[in-house]
Amino acid sequence: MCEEKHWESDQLRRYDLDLKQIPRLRYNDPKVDELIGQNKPVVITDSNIIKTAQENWTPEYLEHNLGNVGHNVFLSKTHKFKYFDRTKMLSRSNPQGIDFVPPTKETKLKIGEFMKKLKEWKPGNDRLYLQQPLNDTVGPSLVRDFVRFDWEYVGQKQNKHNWGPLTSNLLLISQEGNVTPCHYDEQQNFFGQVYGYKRCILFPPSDFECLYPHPVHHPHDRQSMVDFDCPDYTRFPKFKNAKGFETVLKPGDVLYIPIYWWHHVESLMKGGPTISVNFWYKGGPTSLEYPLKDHQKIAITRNVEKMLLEVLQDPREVGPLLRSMVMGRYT
Ligand SMILES: CC1(C)c2ccccc2-c2ccc(C[C@@H](CC(=O)O)C(=O)C(=O)O)cc21
Ligand SMILES: [Zn+2]
Repeated sequence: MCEEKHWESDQLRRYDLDLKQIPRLRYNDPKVDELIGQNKPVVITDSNIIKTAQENWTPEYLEHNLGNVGHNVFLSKTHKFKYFDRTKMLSRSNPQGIDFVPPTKETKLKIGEFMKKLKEWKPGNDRLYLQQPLNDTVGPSLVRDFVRFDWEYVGQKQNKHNWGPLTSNLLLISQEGNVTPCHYDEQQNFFGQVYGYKRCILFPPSDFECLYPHPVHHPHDRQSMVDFDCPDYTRFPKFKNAKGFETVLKPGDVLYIPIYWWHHVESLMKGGPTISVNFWYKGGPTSLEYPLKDHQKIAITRNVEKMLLEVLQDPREVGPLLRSMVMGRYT
């Protein structure tokens, strides 16, 4: 049946990318397991995974049930919320870390204050993004909804595909139009869309060469250096070869974001605040079977960069040594 659409294409930001659609499959379709088994993204529809949240969690409900403690709220001067690792800012052996200008600030706000700032927001104000691990600090009714997620379904997937343990569930409340720029995580992710609409653009780990991640020791480790709003094709010529996949998630959808897959996430413009909850799992044990999978090569390149920094100490020597190692010999 044709699903009624609650959004228009002018609510999506425009990028110079040709994108295919991520498949949308019903939760009980055997092809879901096929794709997860191949570490490929899939939107799982009509499941009960986050049903209790989808039924109850509106901004007003969260305002009354999130508890009265301060929550982590990120502030940005732009629509982008580029993650950075604070621990990589301080190390003296990291000059890039010392003159690094953090693109976002972090503060603590009570949910009421956060919602008030959202309502009163005007262009020129900082944008806001609330991110809160779901734990016992949230109110009892949220805990009740949370324990009623379909844990049997996600547990069955976790076991069948040999994922590691669940590490966290993040509750995310985003202002309309916010963007989490393209990055990868080293965890398997069931990304649940609870309220509002989110557009997700994903790229396979094999697009590593087209997305130019920051050096591993840089605070923006795991994030792409390419600014999707204004790509620098001189510095990043292969970006035009990136082969992405996209989907617009509606309430109740759960997107499987495979470990090491790049993802850019945006809350639709003029779509109001969005609420999501993710499930992060450690990757399973990966035996070195040949040919190596793409994500295993990424893990290996990360180890090489860490080892070289370890021995060279100064990150400015890592590039020149790698270049001298391969230029004219492996190129
Ligand atoms: C941008 C923000 C709030 C942030 C700031 C500072 C440190 C961490 C994070 C962080 C981590 C995860 C997300 C959720 C999601 C992206 C999205 O839904 O926007 C995503 O990438 C994932 O589920 O893997 C969002 C954030
Ligand atoms: Zn992520």
